[in-house]
Amino acid sequence: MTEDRLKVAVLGGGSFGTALASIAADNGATVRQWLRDEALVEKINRDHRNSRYLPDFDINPAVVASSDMRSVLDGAELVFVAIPSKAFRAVVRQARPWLHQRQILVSTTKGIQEDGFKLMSQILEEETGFSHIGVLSGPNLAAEIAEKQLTATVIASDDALTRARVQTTLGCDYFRVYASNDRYGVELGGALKNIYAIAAGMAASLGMGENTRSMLMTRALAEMSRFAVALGANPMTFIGLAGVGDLIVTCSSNRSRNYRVGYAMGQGRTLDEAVDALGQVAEGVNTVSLVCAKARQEGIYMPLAEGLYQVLFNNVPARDMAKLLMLNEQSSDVEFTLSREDVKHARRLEGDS
Ligand SMILES: NC(=O)C1=CN([C@@H]2O[C@H](COP(=O)(O)OP(=O)(O)OC[C@H]3O[C@@H](n4cnc5c(N)ncnc54)[C@H](OP(=O)(O)O)[C@@H]3O)[C@@H](O)[C@H]2O)C=CC1
Ligand SMILES: O=C(CO)COP(=O)(O)O
Repeated sequence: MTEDRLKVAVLGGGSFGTALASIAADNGATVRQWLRDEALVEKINRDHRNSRYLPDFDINPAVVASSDMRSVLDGAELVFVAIPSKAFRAVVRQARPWLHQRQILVSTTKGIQEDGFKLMSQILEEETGFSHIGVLSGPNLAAEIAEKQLTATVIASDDALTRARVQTTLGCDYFRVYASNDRYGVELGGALKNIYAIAAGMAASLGMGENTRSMLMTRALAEMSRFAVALGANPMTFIGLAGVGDLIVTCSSNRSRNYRVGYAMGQGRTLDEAVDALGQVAEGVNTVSLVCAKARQEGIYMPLAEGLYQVLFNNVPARDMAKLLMLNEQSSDVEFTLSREDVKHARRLEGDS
């Protein structure tokens, strides 16, 4: 019986990796989880709890943790990589000797590598050359998944087998897996929304109201999709779970680590203090620098990201930056129906009349 079970490997012992490992085990897969922390490995295998990242959550006892990469990957047909972006490539390289091209490799990481502006699935592709590669992304706070709150996610891949296998492995009565073939757009959506979650946390702690939050999220969506489309993504992806869906949850919840960094800074903490107090990765801090640099290079208008960058790295007070943003030229609501150029042109005509 056990011989027929799908073998799943999860690389990473953080909150999301742990939640996914447990779902796959609930669905009957044989699941092994790799983490480097030996003490935590022992605790997971003994207590079926991840005391560091998800302390209140009972992990399915069938999940076996290990710090031995080889044994975790041995025979695995589906591999989820849930490692922060800064360490992602190094861990994939460590895994490479035990990966083979029939395997399905799926990134769950919402970040960007500085060198070459690479997304995580591009790193999977570069390091392995495999064809079954996908990205899992969506409004997926790990703590809520652990509580079995009704949740939906997206598996994005141009490979139909990857999409179908992930839907079967993770789909259950509280976790729905929708499919997309816009891997780049889905992955970019997950990385970009972290920027605006920091800004939303800041706005909340500065006492800004619901109108402000709504403006921030909607203009963030315009900015994210403008950036992604300029880089080749499909704009329609941003009306889906991995675009507006993830933006809503991460900009609304103090369970989001990015939101919490912004909230702490709005309360007067420095960036370093906010990140240290979090003790986990907030990918948006790194992403905002990379995205602003790329936007400047490509000539993409990103006032919110640029404003946040000034607050995080150039000591501009958040409240002053918000006021400055309100003084920007008023432009188009939905650029896919009325272009920014048309609005500018109309203003020139008005000036001439
Ligand atoms: N948490 C969430 O709600 C969600 C997270 N994600 C994304 O998934 C990714 C992973 O998330 P999550 O599980 O929450 O991450 P966590 O920050 O909770 O954990 C990261 C894991 O990666 C390990 N790790 C970090 N650096 C290294 C390294 N150099 N070598 C080996 N292992 C390393 C950590 O090990 P150690 O403890 O030893 O440092 C830990 O096991 C994130 O980048 C995030 O964007 C996506 C959806 C939801
Ligand atoms: O991506 C997430 C929810 O979808 C998690 O966000 P944080 O990394 O900000 O915790």
